Amino acid sequence: MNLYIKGEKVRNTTQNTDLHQIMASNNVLKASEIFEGQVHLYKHLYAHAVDCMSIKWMIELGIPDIIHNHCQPISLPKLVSILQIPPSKVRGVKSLLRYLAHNGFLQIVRVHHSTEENEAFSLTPASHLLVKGTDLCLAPMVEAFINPSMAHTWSHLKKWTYEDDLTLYDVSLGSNFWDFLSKNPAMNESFNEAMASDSQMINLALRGCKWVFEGVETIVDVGGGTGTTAKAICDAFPNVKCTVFDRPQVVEKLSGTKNLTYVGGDMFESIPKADAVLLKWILHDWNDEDCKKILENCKEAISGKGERGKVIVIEAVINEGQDEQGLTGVKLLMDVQMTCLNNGKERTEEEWKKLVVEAGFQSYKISSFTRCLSLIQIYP
Ligand SMILES: C[S@@+](CC[C@H](N)C(=O)[O-])C[C@H]1O[C@@H](n2cnc3c(N)ncnc32)[C@H](O)[C@@H]1O
Repeated sequence: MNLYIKGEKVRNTTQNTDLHQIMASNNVLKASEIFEGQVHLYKHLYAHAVDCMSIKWMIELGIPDIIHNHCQPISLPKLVSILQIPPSKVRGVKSLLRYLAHNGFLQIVRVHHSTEENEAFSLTPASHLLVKGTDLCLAPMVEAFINPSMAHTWSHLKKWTYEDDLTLYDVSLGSNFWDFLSKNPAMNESFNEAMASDSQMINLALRGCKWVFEGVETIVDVGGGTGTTAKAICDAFPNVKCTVFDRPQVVEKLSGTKNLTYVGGDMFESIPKADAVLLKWILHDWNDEDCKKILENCKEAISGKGERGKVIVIEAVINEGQDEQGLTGVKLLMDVQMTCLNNGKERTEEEWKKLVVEAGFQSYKISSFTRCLSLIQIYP
């Protein structure tokens, strides 16, 4: 084996010990550390495409639906026969399924048929969320975010770094994200469906925090999309009147019900009046200056409601010291997304506190909501 350090050939060696000594004498890493580094690098390098695309593939082939409808773990031959996979691709399908199992999207179980024992695949909590037609299906999130124009955006990171105030969306799409959606109806629909699918989780979380809505008679869901969260609130609290307030392009074709109304407008101009304003996944899209403006408009919207008035924010709170590493990883990934794509950010509790105070509010209270998101009540 030829060994090069800083581009110069040092010697031929086949022995790890030689390599180790050479590295040590040049004051660089130990061989074991180098090999570990290579594993780490390749893991992330190959995962770049395969981690996301294998999930997309799984949804496109309807594998979660097939396993769900099979009502028991499914063997590879059975799955191959349902999907009519050509023999030449069976080995590739097996490879993808094994990797999806490695990543927690499938579980490999042993099933017994008379004297035979075979492998079969079952769903995990993560892939249960990809079964279509259920109340909690996140497939639209995958479809919207693994869209070629969205995925392509990240190849502009270097250009973004030197483009002063421009966001990654500005650099790659030629406009901010909301203007891009306004001009691309298909993407607009796909994004709204993705947001709606995420908001279905609200139903589950609302059960644990009914007290938050006690005494609230009217609520406006600012940036409420197509109204999934508002509908969940209306179902859980039939006496609450909800207004979904969003960009005109999002709400113009939607019709309300007895206690649900859609209003189009711009939250930077004014927000309809209510006892409470809800902001779910809104403030992380914006920088502190923009957030202050939105929060000031929220304060105006609840003014005159006395003690009943409040703003309910549903967002992540970065808590590196206390959250377990996997959860922190997701929040940091969301922060990279928000920071680069929109010039927004995910915030720590300190950052939330500063924002709330600077927007003119007196106090706030953070409670747990879903695993990723907290519920922050802000009082004038
Ligand atoms: C990240 S999405 C969140 C949607 C929804 N709250 C949810 O969690 O499912 C942000 C929402 O803000 C809306 N939005 C963006 N700019 C807005 C503006 N200036 N005024 C009102 N809504 C706006 C978008 O149309 C979008 O529906």
